[in-house]
Amino acid sequence: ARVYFMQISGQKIVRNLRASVFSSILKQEVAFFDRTRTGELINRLSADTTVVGHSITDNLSDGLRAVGQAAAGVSMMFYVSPSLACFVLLIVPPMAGLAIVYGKYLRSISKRTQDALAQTTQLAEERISNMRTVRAFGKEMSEVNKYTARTDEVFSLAKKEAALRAGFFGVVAVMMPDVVVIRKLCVLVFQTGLSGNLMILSVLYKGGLLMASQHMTVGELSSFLMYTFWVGISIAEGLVLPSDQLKGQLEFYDVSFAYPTRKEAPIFQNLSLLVPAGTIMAVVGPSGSGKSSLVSLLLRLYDADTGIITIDGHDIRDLNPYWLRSHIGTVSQEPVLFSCSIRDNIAYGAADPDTVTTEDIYKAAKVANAFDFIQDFPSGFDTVVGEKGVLLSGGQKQRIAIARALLKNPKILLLDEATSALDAENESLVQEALERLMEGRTVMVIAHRLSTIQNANAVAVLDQRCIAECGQPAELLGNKQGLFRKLMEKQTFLQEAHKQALR
Ligand SMILES: Nc1ncnc2c1ncn2[C@@H]1O[C@H](COP(=O)(O)OP(=O)(O)OP(=O)(O)O)[C@@H](O)[C@H]1O
Repeated sequence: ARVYFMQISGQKIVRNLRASVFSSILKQEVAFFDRTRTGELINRLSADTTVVGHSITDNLSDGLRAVGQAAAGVSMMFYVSPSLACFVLLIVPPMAGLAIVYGKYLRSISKRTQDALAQTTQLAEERISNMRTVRAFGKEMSEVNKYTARTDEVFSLAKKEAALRAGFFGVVAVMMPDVVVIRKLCVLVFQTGLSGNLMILSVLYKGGLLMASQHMTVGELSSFLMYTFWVGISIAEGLVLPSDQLKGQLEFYDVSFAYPTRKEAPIFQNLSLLVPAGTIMAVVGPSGSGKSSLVSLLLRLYDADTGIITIDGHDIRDLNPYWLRSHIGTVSQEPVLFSCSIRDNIAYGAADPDTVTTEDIYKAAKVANAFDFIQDFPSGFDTVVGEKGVLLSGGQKQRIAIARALLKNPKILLLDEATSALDAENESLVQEALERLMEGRTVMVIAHRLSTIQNANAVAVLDQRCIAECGQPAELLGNKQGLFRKLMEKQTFLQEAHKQALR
């Protein structure tokens, strides 16, 4: 029963831990992903959680049994001969000292092993996802060698750990078999300590004590752990929720911002911009002027360093980020599709994809001018689009992304218009779908096409870290010395050149 219940509750904790680590990864700000590689995160999710799992199932279970055995044994010893018992127990302090030193070394080796493993996974992940490049350069053998070199590092650390464990257990076995209790608890504390989850660790520690003293059952401890997760999640989500009646007015007020990784190069300085509800604001500006960064700030992928950004007068930092993003739709230059069916990719836009009906999906696809080409595929809406949608053309991907945004039906829409030229037919289909998508919403569009700019209510020209010009398109075009006019002349010229090149 002990083995069974400890295994089950241990696995349950690991499952919850995995879900919690994954949800915490998904909650990180985007700068975190600029710094941390996918492979490392995957490793943290799979390998590190397994380490914690083993600690719980093996060490806690054995440790508790040992605590029970030792307690019973020590009582019996005192019952039989108190003085002899005291004498024998004199060995405990030096053994505990040894256990602490052992734990310290074990912790450092385990940490290095986890890091080396993370690097190994990272290398594999990166090469596998860029297989085309590896193959095109004929680098298979050298990649295998690199991978093997990393696994060798993991192996040599494992050898060190084996020697350390063998040495310690040898001493323990010779000195005092009952110190197994201390050993098991040390391993548990140091290994779970690796996960850095103090909350869980302290619950395990206290819960373990309560279980040992019969004040708590395994079931109670595991439910308690689950409640701990719940409390953590509710604290995180307990941010302000304004009324759902969003109008959609956007305002940037005196905003300054630099990316956390490049603090020395500010992107915006004292930038102010107002987008009234239900209007279309085209954002234009030279490459690198910060058009996409403006969108990232609105989505709270990053926070402004100073100044405020508001939606209907609410500072977006006071709003629940999930709520905020649930009211904002985005269609980017290179829409990202998942390697699942077209149906699932479109349904992804809905708040609850499981409740979306086929009619909803068809309707969105029709409005997005995507229905016909999807129906022409042999598997229709069940066609799997391949990793990142590689099996579709640029225009098709965009129309699916538009259908996805339509299903979300957001009040605010952030568009990043594609710069890459589509063929004439695709271009007009995408353009028409976008115009339908924009109807009745507040839109901020990073505009590259003249037609989009002309249809906008206002144009904001980004330059030199702030809004250099803002006004109606015709009005700005009239100013011969203006930046907008110059940009447009250049852009029209570039578009002409591109068309000629295509011809
Ligand atoms: N994640 C990031 N970390 C650090 N710097 C970044 C990051 N993303 C963008 N930048 C920098 O911020 C500046 C503005 O970039 P942004 O992508 O917002 O410009 P843009 O006007 O949208 O450019 P484009 O028209 O070429 O797409 C650039 O100098 C860019 O190098």
